[in-house]
Amino acid sequence: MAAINSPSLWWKAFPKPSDDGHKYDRGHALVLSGGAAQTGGARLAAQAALRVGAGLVTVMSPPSAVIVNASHLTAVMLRAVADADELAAVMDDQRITCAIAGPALGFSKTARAKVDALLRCRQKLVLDADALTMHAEASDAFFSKLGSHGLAVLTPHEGEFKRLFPDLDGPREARAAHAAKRSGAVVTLKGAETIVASPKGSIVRNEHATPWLATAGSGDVLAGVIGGLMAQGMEPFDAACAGVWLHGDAGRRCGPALISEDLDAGLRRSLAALFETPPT
Ligand SMILES: NC(=O)C1=CN([C@@H]2O[C@H](COP(=O)(O)OP(=O)(O)OC[C@H]3O[C@@H](n4cnc5c(N)ncnc54)[C@H](OP(=O)(O)O)[C@@H]3O)[C@@H](O)[C@H]2O)[C@@H](O)CC1
Ligand SMILES: Nc1ncnc2c1ncn2[C@@H]1O[C@H](COP(=O)(O)OP(=O)(O)O)[C@@H](O)[C@H]1O
Repeated sequence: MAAINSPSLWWKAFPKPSDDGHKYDRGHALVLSGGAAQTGGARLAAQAALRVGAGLVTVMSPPSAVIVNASHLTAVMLRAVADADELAAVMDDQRITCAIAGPALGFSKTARAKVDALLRCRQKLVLDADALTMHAEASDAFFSKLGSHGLAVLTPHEGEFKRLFPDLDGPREARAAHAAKRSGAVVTLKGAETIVASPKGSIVRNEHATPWLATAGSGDVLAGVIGGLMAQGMEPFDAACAGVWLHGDAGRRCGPALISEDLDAGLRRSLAALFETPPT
């Protein structure tokens, strides 16, 4: 039986900046960018990770897309990374605490190799969108890597879920629970209601959202929120529950006609309200 998502479930574990802390104490999140014509999804995720409190966020861009990304980024940092070996070398820095891959990443050989390199690292991961779909043909090998990794959150919408778990049908809660057990990752099955399931059997249902969130890039923002929380030390299941609730709350605060860029201001208001009146 699923618990209903609310801040009382995860507030204790929610990252709070310490009085004498510095930015590296708040974690460093990386976000993989797609090619020059596919960069928006990564930037939406990166901005969300920074907004939710990660101390540093860097977009890892193919060299061909650096100029496009550079012309749109300010507080979020940017680094060119040509291939999986270069990415693995960056990930050797243990101050990097989370990586987010999938939003508008594409399916090139290099993009696939970069995701594979992330799966071999020890840092927490959020895998969304193309980083899920690219494993549809060889899902067992993917699940085996996820199981060994042990610190990943998957954020599929129904279409992506069906590609990875084509044999699972029935109620959404049961499907998400099965998928989490099979993959060894926390599964966040997105939709009007979002289900968060852990490999150990915890399950949370989120109703705190708005249909105005059904807009291009909104899921990319969610991936960034979850990754930004994990970058600050939150465990994958707590971060997924908190991220889904905050994303829904930000959407509600934006209200009618929201587009994904607006969620940044919505998240700021949601966080201000949470810190002003913390749940008891
Ligand atoms: N600004 C940017 O840079 C943005 C970049 N983006 C990037 O674009 C890439 C493609 O992502 P995508 O999700 O649009 O396409 P795709 O993977 O083909 O899946 C869509 C198909 O799945 C199905 N479907 C079933 N249920 C569904 C559901 N609940 N929600 C959604 N779909 C559902 C449905 O098929 P149908 O059921 O109609 O047959 C539908 O046709 C990806 O990299 C993403 O990050 C976007 O985030 C936008 C902003
Ligand atoms: N009808 C709805 N009511 C509430 N939330 C929704 C609704 N439709 C979609 N969402 C939320 O919006 C987000 C959409 O994510 P996704 O489908 O990945 O979009 P994109 O790929 O464009 O970023 C998810 O967090 C999902 O839960």
